[in-house]
Amino acid sequence: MFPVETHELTKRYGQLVAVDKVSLTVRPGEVYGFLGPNGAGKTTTLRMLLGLVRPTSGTIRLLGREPGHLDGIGALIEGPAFYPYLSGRENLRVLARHSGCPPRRIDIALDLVDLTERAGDRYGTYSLGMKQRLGVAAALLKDPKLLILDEPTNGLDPAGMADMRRLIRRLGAAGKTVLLSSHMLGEVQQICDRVGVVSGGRLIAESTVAELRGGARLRVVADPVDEAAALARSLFGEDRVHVEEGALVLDVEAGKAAWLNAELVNAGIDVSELGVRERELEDVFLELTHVG
Ligand SMILES: Nc1ncnc2c1ncn2[C@@H]1O[C@H](COP(=O)(O)OP(=O)(O)OP(=O)(O)O)[C@@H](O)[C@H]1O
Repeated sequence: MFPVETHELTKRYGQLVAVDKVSLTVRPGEVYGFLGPNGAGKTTTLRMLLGLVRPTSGTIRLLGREPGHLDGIGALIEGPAFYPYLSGRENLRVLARHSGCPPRRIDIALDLVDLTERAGDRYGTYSLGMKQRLGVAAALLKDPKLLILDEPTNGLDPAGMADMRRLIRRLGAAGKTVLLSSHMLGEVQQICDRVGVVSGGRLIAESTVAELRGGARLRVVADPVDEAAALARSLFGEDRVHVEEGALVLDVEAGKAAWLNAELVNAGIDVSELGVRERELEDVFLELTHVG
């Protein structure tokens, strides 16, 4: 059973298709990044998962059940609503009483989000990062198996982002399944096991970060470059060899480097540089979404 599974999930608002046949799968224990530019349909999808928005069509299974239940699920979807004049701990106490969860969970949750020391301070005095972390603590009160976080790092300063990243990684390491949305590639790249890329309401890729990057590329500086390109094309095929800024760029695995070097040298071509070039997720994302 997958913690989250959707099949052709669709939401229309009049003529606008906000979410278009999205079929995604979040696996147990992974941190899954739902990635896309603003307006791509991320929040609408998460809201459908939580039963806050009714899908136009398609199906959802959440922890093996229809959506609408929150058993085993913690969520932070809009800025959390806390009382500014109560402390962090008192705010959680109110929520715990409401949802009938044992008071000891409050300190556990505060500890998980690193707010124990400031738990007695009024919420109104918290930084944005602390407010977000208290929101995550609230989502953790019932010790959920699955956490759904909408843009958890949005608006945070670099230190706040780093804290949130550490927290999410810790939750992942503790065996929780985390589904988070983000429009920031750098974030997703650093904390997620797998990503789903959404653009214009459609899921256009779903894979590990490494797979999405498509592995490494080889970069070769050779002279004469035309001869080197012709030889490389005969070895690897037309499509996998490009000349960029006077250098060969090859879509082949790094393990082929030594062999390629030998072939070029044997053909009398002078190789002055040969290296592995990682593709940035940013480039892949731009290629996929055709933005920029
Ligand atoms: N209640 C609504 N009525 C009409 N259109 C809506 C409604 N909610 C969302 N939309 C539209 O659906 C599209 C997807 O919005 P959504 O908020 O899901 O995107 P997002 O990827 O979460 O973006 P952001 O990061 O900006 O929140 C947008 O074009 C938005 O204007």
